[in-house]
Amino acid sequence: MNHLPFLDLPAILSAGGTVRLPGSKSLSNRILLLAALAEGETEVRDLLKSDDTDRMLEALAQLGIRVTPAGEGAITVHGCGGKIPVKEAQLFLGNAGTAFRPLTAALALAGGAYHLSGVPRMHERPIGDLVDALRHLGADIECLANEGYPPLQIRPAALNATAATVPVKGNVSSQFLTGLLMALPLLYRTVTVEVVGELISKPYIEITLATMGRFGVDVAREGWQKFTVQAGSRYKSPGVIYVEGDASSASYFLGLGAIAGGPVRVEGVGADSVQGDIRFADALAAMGARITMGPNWIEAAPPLNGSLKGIEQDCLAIPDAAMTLVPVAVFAKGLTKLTGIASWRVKETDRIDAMANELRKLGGTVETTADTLTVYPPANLDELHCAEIETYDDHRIAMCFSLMTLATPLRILDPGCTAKTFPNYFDRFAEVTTAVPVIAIDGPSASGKGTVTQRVAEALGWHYLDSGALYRLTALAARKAGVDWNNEAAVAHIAAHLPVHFAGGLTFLGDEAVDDQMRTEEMGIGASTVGALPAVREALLLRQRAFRQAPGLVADGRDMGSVVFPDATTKVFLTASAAVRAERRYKQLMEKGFSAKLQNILQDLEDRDARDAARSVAPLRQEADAKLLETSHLTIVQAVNQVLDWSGNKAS
Ligand SMILES: Nc1ncnc2c1ncn2[C@@H]1O[C@H](COP(=O)(O)OP(=O)(O)OP(=O)(O)O)[C@@H](O)[C@H]1O
Ligand SMILES: Nc1ccn([C@H]2C[C@H](O)[C@@H](COP(=O)(O)O)O2)c(=O)n1
Repeated sequence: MNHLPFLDLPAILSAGGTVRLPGSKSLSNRILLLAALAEGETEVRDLLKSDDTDRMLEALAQLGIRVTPAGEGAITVHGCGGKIPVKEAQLFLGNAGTAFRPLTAALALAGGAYHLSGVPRMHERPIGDLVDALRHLGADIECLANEGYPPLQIRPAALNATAATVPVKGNVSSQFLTGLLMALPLLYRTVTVEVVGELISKPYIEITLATMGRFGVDVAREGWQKFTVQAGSRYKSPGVIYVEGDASSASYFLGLGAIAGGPVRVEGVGADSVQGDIRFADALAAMGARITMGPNWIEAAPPLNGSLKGIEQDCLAIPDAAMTLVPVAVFAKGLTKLTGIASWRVKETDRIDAMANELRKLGGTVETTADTLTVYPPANLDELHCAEIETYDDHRIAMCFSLMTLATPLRILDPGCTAKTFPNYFDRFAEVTTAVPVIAIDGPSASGKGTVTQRVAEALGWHYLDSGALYRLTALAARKAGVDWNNEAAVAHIAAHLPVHFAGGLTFLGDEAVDDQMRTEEMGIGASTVGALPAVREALLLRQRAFRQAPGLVADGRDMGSVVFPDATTKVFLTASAAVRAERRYKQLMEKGFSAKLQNILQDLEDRDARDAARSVAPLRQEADAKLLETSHLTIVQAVNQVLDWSGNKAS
């Protein structure tokens, strides 16, 4: 599992390949609960291993349900035949709605005393409609903090033996109806559930009915209004059951295939799927993507001619996968309006606000209402820029924003939140995407890095990063603010908020062009001093990575290949003898009209290199995977050609 505070994603050039999907969360937790309630042993194969399924498995273990390994990652659930063995338990269910809602219903009818709680966000997610329905059946449930919300205390109750019907509202979460239906066979009598008002997310009810059917309970239904569970319905193990791949998780890779060259194929769900979220593929097709499907796979590619087009999409049936339409819409022509998404506001976070806020951080234009979200794609993708993406402990926000790397590099905060449904998501993402290439050129002062880097970038038509300039600017800004170069916290704050921009070949700090001021030997020493402070390096990291834009980047510094771009496609350690470097710097200064003493220059650069090499973080050194380019006896052109040759790229 990924416990990093952040993950920096490089911009990508394209995507293509095949992804084997993890098991469906919705199916996994339904199957676990029904296998637990069933008579007999159920071998569950391809179960999703994630936070939400872990919460369900932990709860079942506490309730006395035995689960044993069955080889090759499968498990055997030893069903209790409807008689939950443990009659008193305190269950912590994290933020797993697919565990909390169905367990509430099953335990309310099980005749025990159970305390159910979750993370703070779970306690803000409504459950009142389900509690009301269960109380109608005679269940004793107390909402311990706020009426209608977890945490809950369930107590043994004399269940109402006469209630033949039970009303439940369906417009906030379909999980209330799911929970109720799955629990009803525990009553051993005929009960009809009547849905009050509109039922959202109907395809999830299809999953519930199909899964109950696999465990031997057929629900008679009249449209989407009435569902009857007959007396004598009992769950029986189907023996072995396979969990389909997760159709919501498929949406990220299908979206990627539609915007980034493709084709991208997902395996584990396909035309035969019981999951409604495969209808996300229809929305992509409506945008012009080329979608093909087999029984167990789906493939997406961009339109053959032209680009995707914006659509108006009712998302009531695909609430989770529909989030992926937000990043996809950024790459379409014309606006995309998503409707019927009020339920987003009561999910892991308020997903309407979260998606809008984070897209705006990247420079996107979004409008929202209580139940809609409209994306206005930029006229030019260059309008989008690198930013830190807040993920709100919501796996889907993290996964959705990975698609934005087709426009810009970005930082995902708390990337480990994908563990809720897709623990290795970012590894799979990296496997099917091609990151913008980087040539990293590191080396000591005055070795010629800047000159060579700039010329290689010009030859290839790639972007250029002079990372030393950012350290020099930090030292200069600190000096202007009267901050001591060794004051780590204050200098790091300055580095994090540098008002720098580059225009017309000049470097601006605020409104002032500062090229001459920052290129002095004094600012070289200042840069080397502030560069030894870990917090300063941390503060400048994303700013440097933001330069990694299509079609490629050539970056010079001291730690380009080791820290900033460890996955650089070519790494060069460019150097020359100290005497040659001192002479080069001397000539450079003379040409600019500065006076200097060769001996002093030699001393300064030896001191600076020693400091850069001795520091504890990102020291100057040749990394094992970097090629050595000794330029003492090379011309600039020879050095440039050698780098181009090593990179395997031809000058454009
Ligand atoms: N192979 C070379 N032969 C001769 N002169 C060179 C060569 N490479 C660079 N130079 C010259 O050396 C001087 C210093 O080069 P440059 O400023 O690119 O070095 P640098 O490594 O980026 O320095 P710093 O780390 O201090 O920024 C420049 O005037 C450049 O033209
Ligand atoms: N990636 C980098 C780039 C620069 N620095 C520090 C150390 C250098 O002595 C100083 C100035 O760099 P220059 O402009 O001469 O390339 O900045 C660093 O620590 N890491």
